[in-house]
Amino acid sequence: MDVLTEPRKSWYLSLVDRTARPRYDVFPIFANPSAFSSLLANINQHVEAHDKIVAIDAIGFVLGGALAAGSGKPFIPVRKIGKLPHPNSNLETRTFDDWDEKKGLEIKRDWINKGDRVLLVDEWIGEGFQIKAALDMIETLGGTIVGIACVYLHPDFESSIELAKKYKVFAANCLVCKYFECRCT
Ligand SMILES: O=P(O)(O)OC[C@H]1O[C@H](OP(=O)(O)OP(=O)(O)O)[C@H](O)[C@@H]1O
Ligand SMILES: Nc1ncnc2[nH]cnc12
Repeated sequence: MDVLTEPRKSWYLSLVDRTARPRYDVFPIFANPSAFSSLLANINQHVEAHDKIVAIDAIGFVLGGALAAGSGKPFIPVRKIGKLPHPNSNLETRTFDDWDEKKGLEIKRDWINKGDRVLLVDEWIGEGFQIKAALDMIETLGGTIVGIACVYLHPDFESSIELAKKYKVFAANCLVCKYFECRCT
């Protein structure tokens, strides 16, 4: 099954440019107002009540920013390491190996309060390195993840199944319906 073109999946996935290298290009969805608004509507239809939207640098900001502006919820960034203009003592940081590359993400500690209900957003979840780093930081700071929203959750990785078992995941490619009750349209 090709999750990007299979007809019962969200129609706008067919706009993803799969000829792009080294990564597929999801920007055609954002460039098409009808596609982008359908994606946002699908996410809003499926997520539980939340207090904050946390999104991952960089393309996750496009999706998370639009969701936050539409819902009136605070937008909180998880930035690539070294980019937040605050002293290290105010930052929660996670580093990880993304294949042969060392990477890191950071969030400002006082942006998450104990008990905050958080919707975590990124545009793409592959091996899950970045989303797991963000989840760990948010939960360490006392936030509760009420949902994860993305355009694409890789269907073949064990980490995707683990995520979908533990959290309510909205993925436009509807991976979860292969294993669980479908939460997508
Ligand atoms: O699940 P993973 O294997 O961790 O990969 C997914 C991540 O990779 C990309 O981020 P990246 O920082 O590479 O690119 P960007 O700056 O273009 O968003 C993408 O935006 C996800 O955040
Ligand atoms: N846009 C993308 N296409 C393919 N693999 C990816 N991994 C992270 N982002 C990706």
